[in-house]
Amino acid sequence: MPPLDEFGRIRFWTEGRQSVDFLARAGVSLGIGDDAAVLKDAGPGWEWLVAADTMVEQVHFLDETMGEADVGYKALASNVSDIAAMGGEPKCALVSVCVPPAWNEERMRRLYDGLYECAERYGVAVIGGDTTSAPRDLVVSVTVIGTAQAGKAIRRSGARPGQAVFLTGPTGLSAAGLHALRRIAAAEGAERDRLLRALPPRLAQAHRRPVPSVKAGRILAETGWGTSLNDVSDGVASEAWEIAEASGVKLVLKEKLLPLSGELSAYAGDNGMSAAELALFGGEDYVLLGTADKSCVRELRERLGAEGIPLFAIGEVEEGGPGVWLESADTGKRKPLPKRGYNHFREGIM
Ligand SMILES: Nc1ncnc2c1ncn2[C@@H]1O[C@H](COP(=O)(O)OP(=O)(O)O)[C@@H](O)[C@H]1O
Ligand SMILES: Cc1ncc(C[n+]2csc(CCOP(=O)(O)OP(=O)(O)O)c2C)c(N)n1
Ligand SMILES: [Mg+2]
Ligand SMILES: [Mg+2]
Ligand SMILES: [Mg+2]
Repeated sequence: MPPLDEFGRIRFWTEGRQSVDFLARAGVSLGIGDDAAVLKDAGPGWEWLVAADTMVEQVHFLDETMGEADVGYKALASNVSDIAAMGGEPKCALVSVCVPPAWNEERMRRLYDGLYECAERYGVAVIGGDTTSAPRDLVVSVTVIGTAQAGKAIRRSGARPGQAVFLTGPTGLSAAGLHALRRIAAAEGAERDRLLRALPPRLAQAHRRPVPSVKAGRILAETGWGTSLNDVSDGVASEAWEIAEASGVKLVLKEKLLPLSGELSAYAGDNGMSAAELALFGGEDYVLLGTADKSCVRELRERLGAEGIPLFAIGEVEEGGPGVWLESADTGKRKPLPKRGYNHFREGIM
């Protein structure tokens, strides 16, 4: 195949990937190919949700930790997750890429394979974006557009004293997966083969193919039971702090109630790490952290359970703060939970 120029590449990555019917169902009147996309009205009783998230090579992924398709999949999934965290339904996405020489059109095509796989899974129409060259590292930036029932989108600011704090899934798996993948990347020869064979598939999967919690978010919003909500991108502690500050309350989390998966505990144990630390500060889990009235928790657990989604009550909201406290599993004593987690302008994650 002769090398493609900018416009040839865009067509190669995107043309014919989504059917006319699919695009029409997602509310697209005009998609890729003009100066702007045209969207149909969201309809009376609906509001638009708009969010953007970016992935940068070296910061969010390395060649060694993620395949090309994984990068595309995760770039869209992390955006879908922000729509889920408002209780909405994702509809359309704009995808902008800054492409360095090492990412030729075939590698980028594989990135789009993953991106379209995620788009199909969550019913997202890809309606445009932007393409530039880049000197060294790949950047993928996605803007996602979704809808929510008018007045029902769940904000970070609705947590009230007396409510329960919950998680819709275990955390820490993605961080453990990243730890394992980085270690494999640094190893050589037989040691590398050994580490690869020992890699727990669920940890690598959690890191490479996160599952945004769209169904859980919609149930929380449509029932009105979710009073505040965040998706876990930077880590449970960091997201809990965001809710505490936006709501002007104190969140008290109980260490012994943290959902720790068997795979996480085993990996942490084998590698001299603390599973609870990974679960609290790890990040990129894309489960939902939120609050609900205690009187709704049982029914909420049943509604989510019917969809195969767990609900873990991990603490409660108290007056005061704003702040986040952790009740120790060993001593039962409370300590302030540091606002630690992933932060782009602070070194490292922990
Ligand atoms: N460069 C920017 N310009 C304007 N708004 C921004 C910028 N970066 C982030 N934001 C906004 O700041 C808020 C917090 O962003 P972020 O922490 O990335 O949210 P999330 O963790 O849910 O992706 C969001 O409302 C986001 O839209
Ligand atoms: C090579 C590599 N180093 C570190 C990480 C860990 N990491 C990078 S960004 C991030 C947090 C989430 O990304 P961010 O851009 O902050 O997303 P947002 O909070 O805006 O959704 C984490 C845990 C990683 N995924 N890959
Ligand atoms: Mg963001
Ligand atoms: Mg978010
Ligand atoms: Mg972040």
